[in-house]
Amino acid sequence: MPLNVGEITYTNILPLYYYVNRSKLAKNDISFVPQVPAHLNLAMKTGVIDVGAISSFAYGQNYKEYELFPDLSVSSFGKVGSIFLFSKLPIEKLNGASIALTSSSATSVHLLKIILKEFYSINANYETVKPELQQMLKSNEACLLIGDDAIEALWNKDDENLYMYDLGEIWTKFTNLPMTFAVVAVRKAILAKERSAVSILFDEMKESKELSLRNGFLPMIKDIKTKHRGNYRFWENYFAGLDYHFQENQFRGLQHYYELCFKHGFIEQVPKLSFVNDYAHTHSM
Ligand SMILES: C=C(O[C@@H]1C=C(C(=O)O)C=C[C@H]1O)C(=O)O
Repeated sequence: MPLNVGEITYTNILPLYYYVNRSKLAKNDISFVPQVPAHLNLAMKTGVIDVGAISSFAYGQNYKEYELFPDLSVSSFGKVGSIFLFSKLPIEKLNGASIALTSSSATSVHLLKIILKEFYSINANYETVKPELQQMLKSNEACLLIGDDAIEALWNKDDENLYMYDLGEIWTKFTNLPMTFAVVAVRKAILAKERSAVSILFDEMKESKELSLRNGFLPMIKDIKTKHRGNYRFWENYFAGLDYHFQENQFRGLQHYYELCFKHGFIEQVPKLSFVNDYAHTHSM
């Protein structure tokens, strides 16, 4: 049976995918589906994809159906560098304002709602739209962008008077915890049937992360620069602010996020983090 792997089309996830041996995986009938997180979250839920990086919020919604790959995530402690609220007003003044949310995200849109309500006691009106800064700000006081859309907006915004807030920075300021934006999950139903293919994929992703960290992301950045603006220093800085591990302190941050998602009615239960059997101990199946 083929194994369909979701691949988030943002630069932030690249270290987990950049070095996977795609021809080796193709021989094992493993193929990739590149898409934005919101699309992959849904594809995973409906079984169009079987495994891959998804929004950590989506794991919280469907955790009973999924298992996590250990020690892989997209997290940050403080600034994340690509999840921004762009606002015509200071954040404290957003009560009653209308805010446009990117249709590509799940974790960050709920994180924004939590930050505003829980930390600033702000009630706002939200609408979900395509991630285009100028368009979003036409009829809204503020907008949330993530991933490469947020980085592009950072470079292209012509309004110097916009306030900009990094959600990772605000989260850590108020909680002193890291935030985990993406996790790597597999559908339990496929795990039962495709254990060895899933295991091959996990080893490749783990290896990709380790190699990326070992070489300081440099060959990858050279490649990124052919597609995006930004000099070496910009991208080195960006990756230095991201954390690809998923360990005790990330668990605490994510657990707190889930508790607040539950408190605000975004999820029905506070999920347990459940890892693919044995991986956490042996890293093999
Ligand atoms: C760090 C980021 O994390 C992303 C944010 C996500 C979300 O908000 O649902 C999902 C996957 C992550 O890759 C980013 O997009 O900048």
